[in-house]
Amino acid sequence: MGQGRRMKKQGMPEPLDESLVTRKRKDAPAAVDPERKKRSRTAAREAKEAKAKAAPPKKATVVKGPKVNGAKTRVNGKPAKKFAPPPSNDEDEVSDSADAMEDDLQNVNVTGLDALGSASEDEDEIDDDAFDSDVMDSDTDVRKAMWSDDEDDEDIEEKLTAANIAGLSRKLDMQKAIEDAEAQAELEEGNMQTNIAGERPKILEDAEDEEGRPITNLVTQDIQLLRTRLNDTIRVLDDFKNLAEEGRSRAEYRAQMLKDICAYYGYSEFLADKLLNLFPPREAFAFFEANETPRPIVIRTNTLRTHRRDLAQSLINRGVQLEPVGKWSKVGLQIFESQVPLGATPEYLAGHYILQAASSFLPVMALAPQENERVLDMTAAPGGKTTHIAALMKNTGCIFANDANKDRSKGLIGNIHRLGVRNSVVCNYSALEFPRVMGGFDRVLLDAPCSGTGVIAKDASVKTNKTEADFMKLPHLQKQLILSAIDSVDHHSKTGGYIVYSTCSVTIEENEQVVQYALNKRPNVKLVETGLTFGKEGFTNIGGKIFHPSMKMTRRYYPHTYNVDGFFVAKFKKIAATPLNAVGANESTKPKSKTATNKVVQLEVVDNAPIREEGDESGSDFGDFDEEEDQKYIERGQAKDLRRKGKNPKAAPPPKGDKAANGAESKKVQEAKKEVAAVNVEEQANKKEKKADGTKGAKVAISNSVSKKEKKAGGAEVAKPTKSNGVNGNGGEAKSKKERRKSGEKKSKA
Ligand SMILES: C[S@@+](CC[C@H](N)C(=O)[O-])C[C@H]1O[C@@H](n2cnc3c(N)ncnc32)[C@H](O)[C@@H]1O
Repeated sequence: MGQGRRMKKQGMPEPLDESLVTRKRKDAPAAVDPERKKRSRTAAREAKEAKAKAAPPKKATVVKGPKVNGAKTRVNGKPAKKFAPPPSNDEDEVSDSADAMEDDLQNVNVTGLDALGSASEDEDEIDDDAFDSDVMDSDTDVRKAMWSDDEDDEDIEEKLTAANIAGLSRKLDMQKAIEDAEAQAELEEGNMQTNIAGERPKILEDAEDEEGRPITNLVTQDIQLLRTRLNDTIRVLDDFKNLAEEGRSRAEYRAQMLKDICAYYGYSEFLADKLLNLFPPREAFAFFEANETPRPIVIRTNTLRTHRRDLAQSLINRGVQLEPVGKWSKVGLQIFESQVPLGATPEYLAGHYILQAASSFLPVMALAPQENERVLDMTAAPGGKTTHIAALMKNTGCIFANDANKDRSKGLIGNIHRLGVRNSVVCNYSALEFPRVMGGFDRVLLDAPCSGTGVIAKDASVKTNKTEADFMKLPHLQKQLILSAIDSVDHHSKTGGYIVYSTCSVTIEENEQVVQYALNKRPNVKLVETGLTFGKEGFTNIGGKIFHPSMKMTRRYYPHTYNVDGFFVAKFKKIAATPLNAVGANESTKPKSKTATNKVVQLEVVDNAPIREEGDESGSDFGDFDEEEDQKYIERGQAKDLRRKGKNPKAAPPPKGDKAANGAESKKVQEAKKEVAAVNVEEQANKKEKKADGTKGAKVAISNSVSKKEKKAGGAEVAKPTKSNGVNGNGGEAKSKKERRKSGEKKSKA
């Protein structure tokens, strides 16, 4: 099967196709034009007949050369070992007769196949690929490339049976013919109805339809006219200078387009406007159009239980037509047709695969969990990504699979068991409670709850049920969650220190804005490359909003560009501990009220530090005691104190770092001040003692007792207190706190 004959793959970029935007809306009753249908079918038949004439029938039946006729096939010079029984679509069935074709076409479920077809394929390509034996060889190469390097090419060649390939091929032929015919009919129709090319289309000004009704009041029954006007409006917006009516602004055309999109596709004006703003007009049209057709069915091979090639073979034997999802995934299989319910095959029940949208693979691929790591999946149910993570970790290390929804968590547990995941702990907290519940993870995945604007093809209710309030509440939650995710990661992790944020939404509010918020509130993280081989760059500048240039490293996925669900993926690297007083740091660690699971949050202090081996001195975000760092703060505090008291005006002022960092010090500085105060009290006491008994008091490291050398250096250096002076460098005490408190008391009494 040549490239040109292959159904539209998921993943890699393809150019925006005009026929995508001219394809008729399938479910609009008014759009069903019997005359057009007839034309389509005739055109399809003609196309097929022309193709049949162009190639000898015998060749056409040996569609797949090396891959079909197993007994005669040689793969890489070796005879093929094993093939499945020949398919039902034998020579007779792949008949070129026009009648048979017409029957086939009538039986084809256009809606189901729609998403699978590549509207960009052209007829020449089909002919060449299908009937030229040279191209068959190149096709073999293509196919080899499709099955990724984890698999033995020869085996794969053998295992891609005739049943699968011939069936696929026939389906693709029909689908292609239908689409071409539809596109042609659409074009003809458009030409008849639309203003003649080159003329300025009359869109905005009191236009009337044939019955004299003003076109601006078109209702859904006028679906064809709506579509025509949409096409015209886009044409004008594409070439405004030449096609716009005089005195009309772009805004007027855009407003008309918005109205028509709402009427044609059934969106609320609010959401249509939001989505329209994401793209240039023509691309927006393609996006709305792509939302009208389902994405291909995809399964993910569970590599904890099987290999993709073995799974493919088993399913092919059951009459499933499939193909690897694309070069970018080693585990995905795209299903074209199945004789059996995919959620009930023995392979499914044995946990050899999970039904999972292709774009859902992406966040986990970006997370790239390593063996033996500790990973947190903050919002895990129903577990598509958790089980993928487990497979990549080969069931080693530990995954904490959390979800706030108890019912959904049951599905998560079910999937974990079915897929044989043994390295996971399921928990049921609000993710906002992390890292209070637990922290110090090597990697955290936050596949955030979202509006679902990327999956409208799956859930059309999104078109109307999302309000302005949703686009305030959801981003607010997402922002809180992302801070929790960041704070739950151990920046000292030797293998990780990464956070992946993803949504199945395409709005700016839920994606770039959330990421920007995280960058603003957590200067201790930075965006890094996702490692994903395709995807559009995140926006750095859109609708007057400017984001950090590194936002380019985030990735956006759309149904109309990659034939996958709309998705967003961002990957962060945590480079330092979260400052203690950073926004949200306290909220995410402090209990607020009752948790989502109705557990009363306990108020005791929780040590979130990751469990460490003894002798492991590396710090954590959660209260590790860093002697060296603290000493600096103590010294700064002491110096400040001395200046304040006028004892040493030259004492070095504390450095002016960023606000957050200075804020972070404040607690420790306060402690340091207390220490200094205690030392001062002691000093007073010593002086008194000195006077009293005439003996030398202990040397206290304050300005009036520093050495000459220290004075020369500006007095900033404060000698490290020694045991002899009653204070050690760590804040540890030779003279006990109790004693100091006593002397403090003495002072206050005095
Ligand atoms: C997009 S879905 C996750 C899908 C999942 N990652 C997968 O691949 O199967 C979002 C999940 O977030 C959960 N959720 C919503 N709010 C939450 C919160 N505050 N804490 C934890 N989970 C939450 C929902 O119950 C839902 O299961």
